[in-house]
Amino acid sequence: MSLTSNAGTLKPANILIGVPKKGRLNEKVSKLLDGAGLEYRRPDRVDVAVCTGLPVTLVFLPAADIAAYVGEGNVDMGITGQDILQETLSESPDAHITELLELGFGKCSLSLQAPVKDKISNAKELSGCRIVTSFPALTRAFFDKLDAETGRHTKVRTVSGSVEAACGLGLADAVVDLVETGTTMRAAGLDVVAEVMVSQAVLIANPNSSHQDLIALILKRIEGYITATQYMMISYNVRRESLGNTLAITPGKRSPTVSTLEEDGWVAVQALVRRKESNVKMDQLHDAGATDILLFPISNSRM
Ligand SMILES: Nc1ncnc2c1ncn2[C@@H]1O[C@H](COP(=O)(O)OP(=O)(O)OP(=O)(O)O)[C@@H](O)[C@H]1O
Ligand SMILES: O=P(O)(O)OC[C@H]1O[C@H](OP(=O)(O)OP(=O)(O)O)[C@H](O)[C@@H]1O
Repeated sequence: MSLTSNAGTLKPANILIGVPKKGRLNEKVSKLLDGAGLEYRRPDRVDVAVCTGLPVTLVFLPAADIAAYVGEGNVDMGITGQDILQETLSESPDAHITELLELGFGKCSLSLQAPVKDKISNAKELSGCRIVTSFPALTRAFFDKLDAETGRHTKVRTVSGSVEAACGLGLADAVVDLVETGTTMRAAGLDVVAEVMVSQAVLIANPNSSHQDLIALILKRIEGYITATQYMMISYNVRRESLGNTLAITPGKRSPTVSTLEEDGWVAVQALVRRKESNVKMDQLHDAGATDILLFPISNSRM
């Protein structure tokens, strides 16, 4: 897809947002955009979609290219991995990219991995060896420090995929690749020697974009959606004498809402609780004397 050739079809007033066109982040990003109220229709194989209701055009790009597009101002905002952001900044330190928000998914770590059979326990042992990776700038920076100590020169070779196969094929002594569950790494007979960086998906923007108002609005909407997915609303009734105990369990995000019930001596409480803790909190509230305990999902929020 060429942005230039599509330029005539894009509304010039629209902000451009680069989103991963496939791969690990694609599905989660679609859900995020939906939750943030960015509605669009993307016909099959078309890489540009105009949103309804907001002057936003989504541009579907390879995740690995999005930070560079944002940095060069081809798109105003983007969603990609922190690993790709840091690789782009490592390659082009003057790129104009601001990390606006960690999105809480796409969590993985970029790790130095070597064959288990080689029993390498320290990254320094690999200084001067052959390393294959899709993150050459970060790998170079990682080995430059080690090479300065050892006086050797590590050879870094770039491949665009299936990095884990490089040792088995005899192309590399070790690789720098992403690990989440470790399944891919173990299947290739590799083990982690050192962590280069941890990563998750992030929202990024070009600080020189002419669409600062829309950037702020979209950031607020996405923040609202993320908060909504992390929290749930709990409500319950409790006798006033037990209120102190139950409020200690549900202090809320800022503070809980307490209202008086018609029935004498009883109050109703509403509070935000972390989704992950919600079931434990319900058990604790029940044990502390609360009744009619209800849990509600939140579809979006503005804090
Ligand atoms: N196993 C994983 N678990 C979690 N996040 C991951 C994982 N693999 C990749 N990511 C994150 O997703 C980003 C994009 O990776 P992905 O491999 O999906 O990209 P892609 O190269 O565009 O897709 P494809 O490999 O299908 O061409 C990575 O830079 C990383 O931040
Ligand atoms: O630790 P794991 O859970 O096994 O995940 C790690 C793998 O996931 C990614 O690849 P992906 O499967 O997205 O395909 P790719 O190799 O084509 O990028 C990454 O490049 C690793 O190979």
